[in-house]
Amino acid sequence: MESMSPSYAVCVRGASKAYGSGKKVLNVLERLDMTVQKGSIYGLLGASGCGKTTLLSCTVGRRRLDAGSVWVLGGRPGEPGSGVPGPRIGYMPQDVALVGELTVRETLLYFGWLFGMSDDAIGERIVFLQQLLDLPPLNKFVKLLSGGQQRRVSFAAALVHDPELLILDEPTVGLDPILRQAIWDYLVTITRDDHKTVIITTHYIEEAKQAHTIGLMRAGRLLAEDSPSRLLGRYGSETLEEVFLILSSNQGPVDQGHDDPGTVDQGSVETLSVDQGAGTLPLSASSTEALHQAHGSNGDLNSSPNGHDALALQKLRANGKSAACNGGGLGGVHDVPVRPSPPFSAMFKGHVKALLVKSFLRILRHLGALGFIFIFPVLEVGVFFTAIGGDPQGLQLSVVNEELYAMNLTSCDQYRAAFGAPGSTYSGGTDDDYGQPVGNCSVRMLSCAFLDYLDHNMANQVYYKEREEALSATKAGDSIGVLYFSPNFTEYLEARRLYGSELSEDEVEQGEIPIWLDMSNRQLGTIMTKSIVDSYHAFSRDLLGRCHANPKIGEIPVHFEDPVYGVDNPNFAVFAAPGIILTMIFFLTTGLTATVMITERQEGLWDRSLVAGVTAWESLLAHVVTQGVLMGIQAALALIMMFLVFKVPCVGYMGDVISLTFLTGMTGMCFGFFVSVSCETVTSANFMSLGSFYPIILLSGVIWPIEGMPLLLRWVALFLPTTLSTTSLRNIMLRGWSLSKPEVYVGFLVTAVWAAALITLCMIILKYRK
Ligand SMILES: Nc1ncnc2c1ncn2[C@@H]1O[C@H](COP(=O)(O)OP(=O)(O)OP(=O)(O)O)[C@@H](O)[C@H]1O
Repeated sequence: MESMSPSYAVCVRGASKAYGSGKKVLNVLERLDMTVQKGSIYGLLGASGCGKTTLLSCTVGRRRLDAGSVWVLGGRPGEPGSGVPGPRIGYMPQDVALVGELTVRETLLYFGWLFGMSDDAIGERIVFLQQLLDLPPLNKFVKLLSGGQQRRVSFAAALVHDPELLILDEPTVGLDPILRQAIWDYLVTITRDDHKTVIITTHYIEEAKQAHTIGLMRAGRLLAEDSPSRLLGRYGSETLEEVFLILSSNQGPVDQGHDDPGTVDQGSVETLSVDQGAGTLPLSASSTEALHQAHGSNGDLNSSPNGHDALALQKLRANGKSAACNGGGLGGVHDVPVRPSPPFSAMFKGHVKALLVKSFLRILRHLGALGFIFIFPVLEVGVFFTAIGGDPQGLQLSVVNEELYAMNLTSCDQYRAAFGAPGSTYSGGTDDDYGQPVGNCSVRMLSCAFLDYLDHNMANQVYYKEREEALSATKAGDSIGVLYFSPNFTEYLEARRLYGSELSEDEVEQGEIPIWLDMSNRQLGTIMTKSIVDSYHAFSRDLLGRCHANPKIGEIPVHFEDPVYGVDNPNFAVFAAPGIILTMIFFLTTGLTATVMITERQEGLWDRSLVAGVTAWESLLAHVVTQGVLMGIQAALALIMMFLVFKVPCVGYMGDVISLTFLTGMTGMCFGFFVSVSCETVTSANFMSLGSFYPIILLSGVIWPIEGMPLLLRWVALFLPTTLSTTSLRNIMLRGWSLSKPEVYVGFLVTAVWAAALITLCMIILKYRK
């Protein structure tokens, strides 16, 4: 089996990597070889965009090569037991990759815990790093630090566990020259005295003279890899910059046919490389001890002997084969004893502790997020139950009452003032032995009597002289409808009772109340219709009762007994409440989690934590716990509002209501995680979660029963995460059914299956996503 020479810290062979596909493919690394000796500083130099960061991220195991191989500290990154990712390496990415809401001390504790360190050990390192890097005050929040201060903290985070291999992507950017020199001095010291290895990229080419080896990179390849002194000597140059220019012109132009510098004209490439395969590797001859001797104990690389004779210049091998990583003849290698990693359980505890503390502090210190978490459920439930389900008020109903006009009156008030209360009066005796009335029943102005029964809060009655005029007001939107009474309304309504079938069509019609309603607003029109019909029944019952007649004869012969479940005249809000509470919790938690991982990825914290050895599982677990607690608070607030403040009725077991609500919240959270791991940007995550909002709401039976949907859509609706749970919750709340009924437990089951499926999908995506 292929292995790596123990004298190498990092060995890259034939590395190729491209981004994109088809015409937009971008070749960033092209059969690149790189060898980093243990106990040395390796300066990786190259123009912006030449692929340095890509190479480093493949080295730390965050990206996969398309071809070629990488060995790090004797193993392949990501392989079990390699320790990479993990505490053996310290990685400082190009971006600051810290949590703005943590203080400097908390940041270093976070990374220390990730590496399995004790609080005492971290404390000691903090004191040391404070002096080395002139860290800002430890209790200052990272987001309040300057760019340079943040970079120092980021650097300290990579150093906190004193790793064997440091991979630093432009650590000195934005730092003053004195601090830069202090950092380089420190790197020289740890490589010399502690036999640590450092790979560093920098844009300050000249500062890289202090490295033991320089890798000059261009267009995805290493143009040269040697000690700075030898490079300068060979090209008779004063500066590394000059060497780079000479090598670049030797390499030839970057292929202009490609839109980036990462692709080169293959025909003109000429690469300097170290012949490791033949065992004549000058770097191996200069084992790490020799390296340090050659550079002087003070790390001054310019004092090394000119060894350019030893360097093999060779054409890039036409067959593309690269030297092996186990290049022989490496006698005298000073190998560093590997510090044992803390046991798995300690690492796991450290990871979970760090991730949980970070996530909780982040949320607690984010006032906007806290407001979102605590105010929204209260606000949304409050708004829903206050706004929905109430009867409309303040409408206008047009009345054309010819009965009044025939008496030269313009309103019922005028009639009342002149003739007393309208309606019926019974006089002239008691009922006979069979219960039949024997007296007289006189009726007066029944139109006004009926109008009194209408809900005056719901609609103001406005009198119009002409029917056309009243209709115009309704057409103009000023009125919800028109009620018309004929001049002989009272007479013919009474005649209906007394003479029934003997009346002509015209006489029957004169005893009717024609109504023209504006049904453009379905809810208003329907509520008005029901209100008028209910008012008529009440009027008719009263009228007949007063006349000692059976009040039922005035009603249609269909009688609704007390409902089997629910109440007479149910409130829409009560019908919608189960669906509303579940979809609300579902989407509140989706919103809470949908961007959480994207933000971490964009900040670089995700990558950095994974390089520190955190697994995607651990990260997801910590998020599930943190977000789960928040979701719990949201669900509790929503339920308190619904049942204690708005007194929504629930005849079933409250424990089932609470568990189903929490389960739905968990599913919403899992959906949020799914969005978070499958979308690249916050914008696309927002589109995805908002885009799913309407289909789920519309099809879950909250607004319209699914029985009213086409069959195919009904099936789709049944598989959505909140449809069956809504039915289930309605069955618990309004029917009082328990979990033993399939109509209840299926809702729980489907919701749980959704949660499990979504979290599994997240794990699969996280496993394969690089
Ligand atoms: N995820 C990605 N998808 C597509 N292209 C990418 C991606 N990451 C990097 N690139 C492109 O790959 C090329 C190399 O990028 P890389 O970050 O490795 O360069 P670099 O040498 O580190 O640059 P700099 O010194 O400016 O940091 C650039 O053209 C960059 O735009």
